[in-house]
Amino acid sequence: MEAVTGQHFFFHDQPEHAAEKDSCHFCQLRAFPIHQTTPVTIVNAKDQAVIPPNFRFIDRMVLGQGVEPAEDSFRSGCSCESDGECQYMGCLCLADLGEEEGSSSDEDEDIHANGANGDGPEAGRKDKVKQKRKAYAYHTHGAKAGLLRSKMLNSKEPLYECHAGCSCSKDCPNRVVERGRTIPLQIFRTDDRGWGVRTQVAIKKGQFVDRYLGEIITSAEADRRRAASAVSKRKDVYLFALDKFTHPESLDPRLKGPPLEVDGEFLSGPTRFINHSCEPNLRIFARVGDHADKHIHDLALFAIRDVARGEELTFDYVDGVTEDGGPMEVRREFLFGGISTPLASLNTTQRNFTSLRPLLLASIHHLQSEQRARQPHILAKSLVCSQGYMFKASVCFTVAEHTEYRAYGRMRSRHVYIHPHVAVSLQEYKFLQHIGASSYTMSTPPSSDRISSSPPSPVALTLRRRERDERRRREEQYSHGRPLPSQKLCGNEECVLRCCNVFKTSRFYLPDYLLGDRERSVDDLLVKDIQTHFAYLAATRIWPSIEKQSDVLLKAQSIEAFATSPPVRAAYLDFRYLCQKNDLNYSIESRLRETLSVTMPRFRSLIETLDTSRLDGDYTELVVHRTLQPPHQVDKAVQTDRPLPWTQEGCVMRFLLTIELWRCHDERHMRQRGWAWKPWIVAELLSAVLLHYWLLDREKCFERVPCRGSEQCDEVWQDWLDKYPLLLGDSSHDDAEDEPDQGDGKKSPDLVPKPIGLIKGLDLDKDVGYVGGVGTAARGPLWRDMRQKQGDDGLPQH
Ligand SMILES: C[S@@+](CC[C@H](N)C(=O)[O-])C[C@H]1O[C@@H](n2cnc3c(N)ncnc32)[C@H](O)[C@@H]1O
Repeated sequence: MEAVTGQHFFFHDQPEHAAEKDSCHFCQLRAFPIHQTTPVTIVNAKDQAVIPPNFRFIDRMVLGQGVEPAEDSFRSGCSCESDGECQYMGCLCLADLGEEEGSSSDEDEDIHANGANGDGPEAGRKDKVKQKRKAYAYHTHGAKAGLLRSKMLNSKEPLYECHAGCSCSKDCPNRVVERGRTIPLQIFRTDDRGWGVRTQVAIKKGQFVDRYLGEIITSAEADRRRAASAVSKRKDVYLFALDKFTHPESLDPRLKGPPLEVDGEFLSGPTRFINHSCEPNLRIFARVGDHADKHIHDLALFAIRDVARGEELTFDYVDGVTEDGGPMEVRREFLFGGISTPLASLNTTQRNFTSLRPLLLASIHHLQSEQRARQPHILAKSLVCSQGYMFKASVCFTVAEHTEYRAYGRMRSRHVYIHPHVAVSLQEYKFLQHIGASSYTMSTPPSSDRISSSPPSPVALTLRRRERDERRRREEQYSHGRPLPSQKLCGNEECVLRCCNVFKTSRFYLPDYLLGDRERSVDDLLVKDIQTHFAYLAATRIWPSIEKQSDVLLKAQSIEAFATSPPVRAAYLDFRYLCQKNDLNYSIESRLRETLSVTMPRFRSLIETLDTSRLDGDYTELVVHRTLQPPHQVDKAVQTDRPLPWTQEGCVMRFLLTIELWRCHDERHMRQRGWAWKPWIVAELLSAVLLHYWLLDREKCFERVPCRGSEQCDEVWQDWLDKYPLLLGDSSHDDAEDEPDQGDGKKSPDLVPKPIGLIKGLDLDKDVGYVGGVGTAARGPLWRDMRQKQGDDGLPQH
């Protein structure tokens, strides 16, 4: 996540960041009233680029020096008696339409449906209306109501609309542009053209998208800016001349020319990021409200064909007009160097790849978001083998690095099927990166995976395989840091209290709901980036003395693994539920912070108590039970316990203790006592985790997924373990040359402690630890082997 985005997410609601908030693009967008219904979001999944800091979002035109709107005495509007009349010739706003433009065409037969058949004055008035010629630019009825008529889509005529000075209401059908954008947009980082804009919903042909906004400046000022701009050719693309009504012989001195220009480079709306295309889906129209303001007319973008959800929006910057009358193609080449490659010039593999990739992407997203049942899903209908025959075997995607990802699919007839579980557990990001890295080929899978020609019985085979897979997965999971089902938070293996069970499988304790991450927050920030950024912030703020970047990253990685682990998610879901059930208002951040500051000292002394009572299992159990169970009041008179409602402090305490017990789970077996962090560090980190979850929740980063069975529960664990697979190998250190070679040419795993001699200034053994149990099992043979190789005998006792 880029620094500015992280700042926005984590800090801009705090009063001390008000000045910074003002220049934050997310906050600027959020401040517009339209954002509630029709948001504009910004995403960058490509690189670290951010919207230029000297750019500011606006939601209306800004008039530059020397640019004046018309004086009130020149203003006028229509005086139509009803909104319906504003469609017809006779409405003052349409008075400037020529004969040709005003005429209705056969596509607009619907207009006469308005006519009345009855008697009386109303019918008479409607008859009068009926005789009028429909002139405005939009469809009136049915599914196309409000869309530009086809005739207009190809026309270069301006759009004349009613406005605030008219007697008609705000619902007048001829106020489409005035009513504003109705389409949520996303500004995104393209592969090769900087930022672009895509639509978040399908757009119909003729639908209004948005206005091009900016500073309206005089022509002299525009020339000055062009000259001042070091890259004046680029400057041109942000400047739009308002020349629709400019004419050297105009009686209006403001329209004689040269025209005013709109500069969208530094102040504008989302449309400023729309790229050029020679085959665009939008067109720009001049739109006039009050006729006295023709010199500062609007630039309104409309769809000229149906646009699918997620499609990039483009318009033709030159729109068929050349200044020098030269051929258009030449000019386009000159502007953009011919960016599109015709499909025909690709070879077959490339063509297949080109069509497969988006389908694959969409399919995996779909499977992940829907958590679909385990039936086969059609992955790509159009994947036809280029050699001309069908594969019966599994489909493999082979990428340049010779990494093979089996899609575990079957190709039947022309369909590739993919097993959703496997699709989900493939690390989508890496997968796509790899696929995107080069081409793919299809090949048969390794022979061991081929189905035997004479299996004993398909049912027996399936059952056996399932059992084997299940066993293998469990074993693997336990060995990678998932707790054993017999482990209870209170330490008593016999304990049956639900609250003492770490989030496990159906046999022991299964939560009704799981807390899943959505892909993106309300602002369209990637939730996985937010998680990573939080871990980095926690590492740098709680351990400011760590200097080496690789140590910070190591620390951040282990914090991220802990903070996103299933038990922490379960604990937060439980916290939320308890607060709601007890009518505790947890929606106010300051209230939560206050509660945390009251609870933290209590929590610290609780950890200290647990630490000293470590050898007294009964006492530990008592303390844990007292904190995790609902509060009670002992009524001595009748010798009973009366349940009390939870307090916010009680809920916070329960959350903190649950995740703390998980953080140091199995410590007795796996760690030395010296591994424990100081209580204040634990309290700081765990409180930060609670605030972090609260913020993610507020920003709609979570979804509550009903848990249908142990399989789903297992998948959640598996996903997490896949994501932090002992944190091996993936060396994100920037000083990788420090990594010791383990003899087999592999780099040392990240979370396996480094040989003491290599660690400068930070005792990773004691400090980083295996937060939340990640990789605890690796402290067995793997850890031991490595330390023994180094001749170090300071091993933790197992
Ligand atoms: C109005 S801006 C569009 C937003 C721009 N992509 C950005 O990142 O700010 C116009 C600039 O975008 C780039 N651009 C727009 N359309 C393009 C295209 N089809 N091919 C290459 N570059 C394009 C050019 O650099 C152009 O100067």
